[in-house]
Amino acid sequence: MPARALIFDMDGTIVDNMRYHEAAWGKLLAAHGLPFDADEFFHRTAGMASDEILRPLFPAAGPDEITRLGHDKELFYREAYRPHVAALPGLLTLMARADAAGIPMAVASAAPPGNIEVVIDTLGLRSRFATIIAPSQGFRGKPNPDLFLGAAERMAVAPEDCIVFEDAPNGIEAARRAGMRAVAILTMLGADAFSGFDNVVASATDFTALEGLPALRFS
Ligand SMILES: O=P(O)(O)OC[C@H]1O[C@@H](O)[C@H](O)[C@@H](O)[C@@H]1O
Repeated sequence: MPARALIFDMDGTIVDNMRYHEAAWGKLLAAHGLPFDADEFFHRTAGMASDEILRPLFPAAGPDEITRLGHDKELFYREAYRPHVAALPGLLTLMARADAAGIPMAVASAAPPGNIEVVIDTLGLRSRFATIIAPSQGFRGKPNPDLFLGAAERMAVAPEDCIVFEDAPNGIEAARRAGMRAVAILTMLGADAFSGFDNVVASATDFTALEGLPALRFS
């Protein structure tokens, strides 16, 4: 069944930037004398909001300290990634096809507003999305389904009519809990990392390989 709405994760999906996030997390944790295993960290935390990631790592920290630590990490990340922003191959072609067919599109990202600006505004894409939804608007991060359900509701499309594009297991799980089909974008992990999810309809390293996918044949 062709999708009636597209929901894009941002980090690792619209752009291939998760290595910059991992490096920033590594720098923050090293500065506080905490151990860091990049692969384990990505599997466990990618798609969660920064405060959700930080609270268990700094159990003695109060809310202000958690906010400050999050700011530090995002400053490291943005300084390193800003010169490299580039859309994943095939994204703009898929978005043009969706536009032509009247298919609404949303971004559902765990990122804070400053990070969304760096990616979405640098690419000039903000006006192309029906909505951009994030934890700063009061939603829980992934694997909770809140961001995806909120995006579908704002687009007035049923969850089963949405296709989610995601690079992280927590995001695919969030789509599953939302009752949505998902395409795994393999910027960080291989296809085998997503073999256990029954909502994954395809996987690809970028959007160019998804042209013939039945769910994306809009007309
Ligand atoms: O939901 P998205 O767009 O993939 O964003 C997830 C990322 O958002 C970032 O803000 C966090 O620091 C990352 O660790 C997290 O994985």
